[in-house]
Amino acid sequence: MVQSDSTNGHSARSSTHAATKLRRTLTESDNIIVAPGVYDGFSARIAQEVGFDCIYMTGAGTCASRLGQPDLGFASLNDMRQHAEMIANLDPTIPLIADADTGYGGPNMVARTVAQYHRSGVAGLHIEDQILTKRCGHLGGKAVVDVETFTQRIGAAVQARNRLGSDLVIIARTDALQTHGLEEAIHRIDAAVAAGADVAFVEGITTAEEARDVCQRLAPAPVLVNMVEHGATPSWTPAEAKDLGFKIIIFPFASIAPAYGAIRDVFVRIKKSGNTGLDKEFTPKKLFTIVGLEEAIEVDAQAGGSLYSKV
Ligand SMILES: C[C@](O)(C(=O)O)[C@H](CC(=O)O)C(=O)O
Repeated sequence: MVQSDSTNGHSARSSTHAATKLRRTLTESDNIIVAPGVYDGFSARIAQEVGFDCIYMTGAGTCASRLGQPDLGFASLNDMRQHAEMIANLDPTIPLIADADTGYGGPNMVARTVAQYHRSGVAGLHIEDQILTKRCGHLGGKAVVDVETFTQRIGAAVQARNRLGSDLVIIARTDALQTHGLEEAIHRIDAAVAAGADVAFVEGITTAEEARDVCQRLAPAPVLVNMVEHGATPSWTPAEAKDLGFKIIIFPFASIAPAYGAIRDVFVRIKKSGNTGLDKEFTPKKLFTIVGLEEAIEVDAQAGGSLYSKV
């Protein structure tokens, strides 16, 4: 598989470490894992700059940024895998949890998805029980497959992971809370954990009581909470989420939502006044520094070059 240019040639070795690192943090640490959502290479670099230990590749943000489409199952395995590979390899030491939607088909396709995510350097992925024409978990009118089909998806994912000797963390997500209620959602996650899932993800939890109940009933399985602001779930900080019993918190819209506001403001300004009003400090060099200029200069210099001595 072709690796991203920005790996500098060390991705395959370090990506294995990222999955192992995520797995160890899950089992050996009391801390909650905080993963801001990134939707492209630039937002991923900013998460690295700020110093997160884990990042989350949002499928909704990938659909929006890569395809310009809503989160309705437009993204194929290839779209998602390529995007995940590029992000995971910007800094292969930082575990990337990536959305894998429904797994993109039956057991064989799920197994293929797992193998490709593993080879791409992804540390964890979530697979859900929505029908293939899925939608964002915080929209109304969702539909889910039956529990047997869901369990087969998770079983196929776990078996593929084991065949590869990979540490990839398999997160089982159910969207059944909205359509079938809490008991069915718990039943589905129990079945997924019995099939070997490492982490539980009940999408669209609506109250703190429900959250506590979910975490207690699914224990000892670690539970992920999806902190999509202004969706079905109330907003909790990582400390509050930890107190409710969660082990991983993702913030899928943490980069794409502010990007929208910031980009739109500047576009409107150009339309109205003819200038961008951009911050003077945001020079071309500043942009390239955010996305790895120093690293590129060093690689060239270490190889005996001086291509960038005057940048
Ligand atoms: C977590 C999620 O799968 C994502 O793609 O980031 C989405 C987020 C969203 O669209 O609100 C989901 O919750 O389905």
